[in-house]
Amino acid sequence: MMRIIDSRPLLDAFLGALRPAAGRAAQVTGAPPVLAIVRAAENAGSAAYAARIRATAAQAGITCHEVPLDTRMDGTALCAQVAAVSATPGVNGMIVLLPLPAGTSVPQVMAQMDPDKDVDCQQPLNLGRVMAGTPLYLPCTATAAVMLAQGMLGDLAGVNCAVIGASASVGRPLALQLLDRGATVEIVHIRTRDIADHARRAQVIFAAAGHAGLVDGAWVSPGAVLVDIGINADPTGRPGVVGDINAAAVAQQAAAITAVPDGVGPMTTGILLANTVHAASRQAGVDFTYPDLTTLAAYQALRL
Ligand SMILES: Nc1nc(=O)c2c([nH]1)NC[C@@H]1CN(c3ccc(C(=O)N[C@@H](CCC(=O)O)C(=O)O)cc3)C=[N+]21
Repeated sequence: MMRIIDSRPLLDAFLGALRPAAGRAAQVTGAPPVLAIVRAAENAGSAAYAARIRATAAQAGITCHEVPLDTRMDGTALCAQVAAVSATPGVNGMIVLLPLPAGTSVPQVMAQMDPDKDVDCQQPLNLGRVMAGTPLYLPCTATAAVMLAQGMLGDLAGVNCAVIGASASVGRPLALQLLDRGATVEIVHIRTRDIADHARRAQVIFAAAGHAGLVDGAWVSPGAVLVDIGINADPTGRPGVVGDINAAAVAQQAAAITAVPDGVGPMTTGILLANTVHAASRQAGVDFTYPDLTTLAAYQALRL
């Protein structure tokens, strides 16, 4: 029987462990940590994420400011907006949600952020720190995916992992985070010949292609662990989001799969909020360490 992993109990425990740290920063600055959200295009995934962040921030003792959505901005206007939000006193951390409007340069927009406020880890200096194996802020989605895989398997050293998707925001930082934990990583992508053949050789498949139901039964070997990172609009038009893995089609082979919703998504929000507390603490000169997952019962309960 394939186990379906629901991360919500882990998120609750994680935020509970984070809250005292948010309180310590607030004690020094006189206000809770502030996270600013910038969104410049309509998109199911980014709308879902903005809603999740808004709904979760208070639980961690964080104030959330959403910059009003303006879909008419060109690259120049968006760069100016991002720079202005970054320069706003009192904003400790910020996230610029993807996708950006067609024709705007993602690296150029992300470069407008002060690296100390880039809690989504997209600014070039922060991406470079991830590349070097010395991240300042944890790349949110990648770290969430690795945490769930590590919770299920314990240790990723020497484990064969396939990362499906090579984006700068997820696939690449994910591959590096896995490498840092000693995994053997293959990145497969839209130009890969016979993706199914590569995927079948993996003990853990991380699906981050942004394509609803892409991974089916023929891609999965018996006992494989599946981490579904996709957040897609339901192609049948039903409300809500669906992942990159066709869960019904893999149920006979896989040992476990992370749920969509309620899998990687909630923990992604948790890491973003933890990075925000980290940012506020740094800026206030207060010590900060990320909550230790291994002590949490909800983390231990993930183990297969
Ligand atoms: N700069 C940037 N960084 C991102 O990390 C980023 C982004 N842009 N653009 C959009 C995607 C998408 N994304 C989600 C994360 C969590 C949920 C989430 O928690 N979803 C709930 C369900 C929400 C619902 O059902 O509406 C869940 O999975 O349980 C959703 C979407 C982050 N993204």
